[in-house]
Amino acid sequence: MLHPKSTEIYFKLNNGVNMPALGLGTASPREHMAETKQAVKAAIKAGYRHIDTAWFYGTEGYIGDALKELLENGDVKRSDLFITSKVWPVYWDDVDLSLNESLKSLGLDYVDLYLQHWPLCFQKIEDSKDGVNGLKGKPIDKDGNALIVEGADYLSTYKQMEKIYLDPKDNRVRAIGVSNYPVEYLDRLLKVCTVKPAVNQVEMHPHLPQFELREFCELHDIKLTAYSPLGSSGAPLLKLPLVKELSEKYQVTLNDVLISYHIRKGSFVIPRSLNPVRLAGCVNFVTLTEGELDQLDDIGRKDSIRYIDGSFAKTIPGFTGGN
Ligand SMILES: NC(=O)C1=CN([C@@H]2O[C@H](COP(=O)(O)OP(=O)(O)OC[C@H]3O[C@@H](n4cnc5c(N)ncnc54)[C@H](OP(=O)(O)O)[C@@H]3O)[C@@H](O)[C@H]2O)C=CC1
Ligand SMILES: O=C1O[C@H](CO)[C@@H](O)[C@@H]1O
Repeated sequence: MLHPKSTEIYFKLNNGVNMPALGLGTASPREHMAETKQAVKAAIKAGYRHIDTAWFYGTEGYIGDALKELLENGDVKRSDLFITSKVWPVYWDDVDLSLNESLKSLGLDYVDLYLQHWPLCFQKIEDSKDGVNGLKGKPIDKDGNALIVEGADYLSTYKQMEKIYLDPKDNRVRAIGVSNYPVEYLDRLLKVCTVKPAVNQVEMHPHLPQFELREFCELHDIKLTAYSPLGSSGAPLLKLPLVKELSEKYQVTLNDVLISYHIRKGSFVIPRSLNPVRLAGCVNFVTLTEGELDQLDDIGRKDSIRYIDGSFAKTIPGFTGGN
């Protein structure tokens, strides 16, 4: 069966920038971070043009190494690539510094999309052993509660991003957005922002279809990007019987079904894999029917599961578990 390529589908952001629907996730496990370089090269070879990363992942240097080789060899042009990075909550008050660190590691002079990673303001706790650039990435107390800076406002991070985006002399970001913003937080942001976020990157998959957030974002012309589309490490969602049934019907991989589910709904999707065979095996797009999308959504209607960070993010409404 011949299928269109997911790698060739683009959606336009609310500022007119075109963004590839399928991107490579790069939150690689610490012990495998160095493999991110070959994964990026394999992904580009397989047709991907969009790479999702973040200061927090510690993989920007490896991505930078891969991009350097690809660009120098003429395998791809910078203008054909779409690179997303994010500012982590320990740098809630210094977006400029975080962005510069990311650009330096990536070896780039701009990113295509820059996101506020979480609407949180973390305390800066030194951790030279396990930290990211010497800072504890997820500062929590003994009960697992995030160590938040008293009185700090997560909107101040977005305001710094706006300033960078709006400065005509500053070309470091082509679009800005947010991540892990529930409806209440977006609503608050929209009341005060000058630049509407182009994207909200959130966990989304058949066990977490994000109905309310999708409706709100569609209404306000904010695109959703689905993270952890396979259910994160171990890829548990590949075991869903309906996903198997659809992969057999359309003669595509299980990954293709879970990826097409988002693209078919008009969302970006950023699955991760360090395996070149798997990377090449998830670029076929299938036009799932409305009925099939609804059946997949039904999984989350009946049994809502959140795989990522419910614990440290429990101060944010909607992050207390699967909903
Ligand atoms: N904004 C945010 O707060 C967040 C953003 N993200 C972004 O989203 C990306 C994707 O989410 P992530 O949580 O990483 O996980 P995914 O849901 O993409 O799942 C990744 C896991 O699936 C495995 N996998 C892929 N294909 C198969 C297969 N066919 N069979 C078996 N295992 C498979 C991969 O292993 P292998 O490498 O061996 O193929 C990897 O362990 C991240 O990498 C990051 O870029 C993620 C979390 C939070
Ligand atoms: O983006 C992210 O990736 C990590 C690990 O999945 C998560 O904590 C963070 O939000």
